[in-house]
Amino acid sequence: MIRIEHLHKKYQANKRDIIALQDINLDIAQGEIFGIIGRSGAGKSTLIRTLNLLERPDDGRVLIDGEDITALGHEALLELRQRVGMVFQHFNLLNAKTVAQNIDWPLKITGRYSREERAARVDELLQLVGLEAHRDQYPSQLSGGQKQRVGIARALANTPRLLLCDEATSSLDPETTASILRLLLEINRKLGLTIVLITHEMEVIRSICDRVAVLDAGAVAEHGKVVDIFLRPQHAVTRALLAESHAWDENDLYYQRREGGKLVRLTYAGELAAQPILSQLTAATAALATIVRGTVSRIKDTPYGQLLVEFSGGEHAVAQVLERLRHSGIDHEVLA
Ligand SMILES: Nc1ncnc2c1ncn2[C@@H]1O[C@H](COP(=O)(O)OP(=O)(O)OP(=O)(O)O)[C@@H](O)[C@H]1O
Repeated sequence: MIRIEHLHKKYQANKRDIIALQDINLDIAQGEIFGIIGRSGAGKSTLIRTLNLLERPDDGRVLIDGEDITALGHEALLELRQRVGMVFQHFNLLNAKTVAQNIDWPLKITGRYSREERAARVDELLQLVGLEAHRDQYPSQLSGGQKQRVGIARALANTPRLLLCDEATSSLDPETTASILRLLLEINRKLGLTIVLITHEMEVIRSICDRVAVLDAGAVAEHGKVVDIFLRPQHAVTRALLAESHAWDENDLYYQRREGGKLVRLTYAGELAAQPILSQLTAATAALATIVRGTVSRIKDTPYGQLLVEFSGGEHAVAQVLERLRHSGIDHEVLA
């Protein structure tokens, strides 16, 4: 649905060039939730803003449904912005207008619908985001999560095919973040809407994204399915972002190394996550398994586990376990 080809962008500040994007190439499929993550200054906002040309690239192309949006004229660009909804970190609501009027606004400015049609659409959207009871309130009377629900309803008003979320949950507490992420997932599934979001939180990527691109200094460090990037990160920036998300930090372990013990990281996903893996590995050997650290959770819909285990119990027993591991189909890495 979206093809990003050789995208470059630089800014000028104090007569110096700041490279914001360098040679970005990505494909985003219809109906997926695609996450873009990176540290502050990595180029996330610049990249997402090129997808509706709030930011114009210096070089390269952005194709949406095969159409090169970087070549669009003024009228066509306005029309594009109706097909591409956007949700902002700080909501950007009109404070002098009610919830219903905020949602109605993008419908009104198209001049395309009757008052009745607009009212019906606003009702539908209020219901979708669960704000029927707040329709006549003003933004100042709403919580952050409710404001963002208005922002989402407004972005969906003109039935876009693509929704861009610019740090949509970064101003919200964890519980509200979770409810907004659930809403985005529901919208994605119910309406088949493609969502591109930027975030600096791995947790956002883990809970709703299908694929992710990790940006570092304006370039794509790595990209792929979230399960693959989470369980087998290749780039130092990805590893650091994962460590900071407290999913697993291997530099901080509390355990007493046993004589001859081997510290092994086991990574498995899908059906294997429901298997008694450690019991199966140590059965019929004299090996002992000590869990040093572990996560058993879900990446979107895929269950996974990642365990740091020390196998001990003598050289022979440990060798036997490692041999079994090699034939098990479980990803593993002997760390020490
Ligand atoms: N209008 C601008 N003028 C000059 N430099 C800019 C401008 N906008 C962004 N930059 C610079 O471009 C680089 C990328 O910025 P961008 O905002 O895209 O990063 P980001 O990953 O979204 O960061 P953050 O998470 O802090 O928002 C940074 O070095 C930033 O300082």
